[in-house]
Amino acid sequence: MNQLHCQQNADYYPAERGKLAAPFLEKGMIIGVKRTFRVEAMVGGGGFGQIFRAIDLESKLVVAVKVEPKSSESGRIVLELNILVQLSHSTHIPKVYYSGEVRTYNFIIMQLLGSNLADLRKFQKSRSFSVETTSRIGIQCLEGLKQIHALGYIHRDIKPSNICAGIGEHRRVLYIVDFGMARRIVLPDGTFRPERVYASFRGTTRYVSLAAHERKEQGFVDDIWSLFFSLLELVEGLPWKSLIDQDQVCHAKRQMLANFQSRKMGRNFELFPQILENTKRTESVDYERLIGILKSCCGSFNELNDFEWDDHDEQYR
Ligand SMILES: Nc1ncnc2c1ncn2[C@@H]1O[C@H](COP(=O)(O)OP(=O)(O)OP(=O)(O)O)[C@@H](O)[C@H]1O
Repeated sequence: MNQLHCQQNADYYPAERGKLAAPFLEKGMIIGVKRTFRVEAMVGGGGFGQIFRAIDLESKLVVAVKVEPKSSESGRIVLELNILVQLSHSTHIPKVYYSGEVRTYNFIIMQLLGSNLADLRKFQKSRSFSVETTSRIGIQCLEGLKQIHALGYIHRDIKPSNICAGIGEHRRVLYIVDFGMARRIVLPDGTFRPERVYASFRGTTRYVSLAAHERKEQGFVDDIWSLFFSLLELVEGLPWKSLIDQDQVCHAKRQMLANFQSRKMGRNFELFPQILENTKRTESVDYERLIGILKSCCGSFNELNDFEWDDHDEQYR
């Protein structure tokens, strides 16, 4: 795989970044050296990068291209590539096929996925998912996070827009994307990185843990807190959805957790945050117990059933 290039030059910043910037690649453009890909259309974008659909000219495989400008922030995509390669065995992480650079951009070629859960939720008539769907999402994300954590990394930006549905034969599989904010917290010798007295804010206000609000060092459990708030949003909405101010959001989270009850998920789901509250930063999370709780929220379900959005997915691209 080619090495991505890290350029320390602010001149490469476009006026707008990520999905707000003009497209980084044009339709029909050929990228790659040892393997070549033809760019088709933009299918997504975030705060920094843009995602295009492309075709592998030799195998005809349809792939995704994540592109970011070579800028002082390009460490993000280099880190992301590194983590994706290490997680190439994981069911819930997109596969990487190639990486390289074109003009003033770095790119990663990876498995093409479907829509993210934030978009899929908005296309539901009720703007929410059923208890069964939400439980299945939670279980798959816990399995994915367990594999990320086993490598010593935390994601630090788990949220519905960073969870994508698979397509085709993978349509019943969910994938965790965007490792641009990930951090290695366990060193190769198995020890934890020393705790910082003050850790800068990392994550998305709506979904971060209370520890992140308090600028504390994050651990494995903080990813699971973000998953918890994401699941709650997907199934019944969040009380702080229209708040922007970080302190107000933090206050609303505290208030909700002081007497947590879920309208749709039932009594057993109340145990979920209790377990997280009792898990310390350097402790490993009891993934199996949390999976058991989610299973108990929805009775029996068939993992072979299509998700409730399956019929509509293509029209969102
Ligand atoms: N492999 C993929 N296939 C299809 N769509 C994808 C893929 N990866 C990401 N996307 C879509 O693109 C969106 C943005 O991706 P991603 O979060 O990786 O970009 P980003 O620029 O790093 O975001 P941010 O800067 O906000 O962290 C995702 O929400 C998802 O909808």
